[in-house]
Amino acid sequence: MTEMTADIGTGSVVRAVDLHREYGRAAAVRALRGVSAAFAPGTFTAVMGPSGSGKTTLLHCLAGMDRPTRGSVRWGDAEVSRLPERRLAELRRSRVGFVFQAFNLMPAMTVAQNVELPGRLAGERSDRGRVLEALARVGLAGRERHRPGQLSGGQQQRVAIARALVSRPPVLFADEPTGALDRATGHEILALLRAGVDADRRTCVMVTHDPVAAGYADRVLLLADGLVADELHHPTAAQVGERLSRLGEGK
Ligand SMILES: Nc1ncnc2c1ncn2[C@@H]1O[C@H](COP(=O)(O)OP(=O)(O)OP(=O)(O)O)[C@@H](O)[C@H]1O
Repeated sequence: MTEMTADIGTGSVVRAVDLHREYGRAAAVRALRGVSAAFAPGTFTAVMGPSGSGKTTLLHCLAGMDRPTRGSVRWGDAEVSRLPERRLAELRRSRVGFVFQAFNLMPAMTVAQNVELPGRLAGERSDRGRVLEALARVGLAGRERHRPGQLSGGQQQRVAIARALVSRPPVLFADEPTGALDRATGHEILALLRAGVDADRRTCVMVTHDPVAAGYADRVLLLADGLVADELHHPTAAQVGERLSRLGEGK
């Protein structure tokens, strides 16, 4: 397999160059083995590949939640992979949002409190107007006093998206955001992510196993064995499925 370099552009909001991430004693697991990729403003990228190919590790390194063993991650002009933890945490708040498959909401808190939580943890004064606006943008106006347990899975994921976007970061990372949802609800979430890219020029990077979900993206990066194995632009679900099965993840 030839190593490919995904579109290293200037003017990108996020850029990774030659990322390596090894885990364990004597670097026993080589999760990333030299990934380079650039993410332009207002684009939606799906990251796909067989289980264990390094998708989540790449997303965590790009989002400043994990540090590469070697290589660099830049957010605009800022080199983030070697920033001190405190500075990185500050920058992460304003530059990136993250959405998880399992929503990761606090069940005892209201919807509004969940959305406010990252800001509070960062010592910021709460801005009720911003919280309500973020909830309205994900279609949850009027739900701010509910608890997560009173909402459907799709609504809970909308709360998580509002929480990720309340600080208005230019980049949203999502790790299998529809993995815990039925297909129809998953499509609503994907349409919401797509709308944020198109209307607000946000950059979205999403890990998914689902070729239909990848059809919402402008580009698909296919990882295999810790490397970018292929890159597809505006592919159909059928094309994505076919490439995946060639990489060993048949659908
Ligand atoms: N904290 C860790 N410690 C040790 N090994 C890890 C750690 N995190 C990931 N790995 C290993 O790194 C490799 C890549 O894992 P990663 O979770 O990035 O893959 P993935 O493509 O997201 O997989 P999946 O589709 O199954 O979620 C795997 O071999 C995994 O076991």
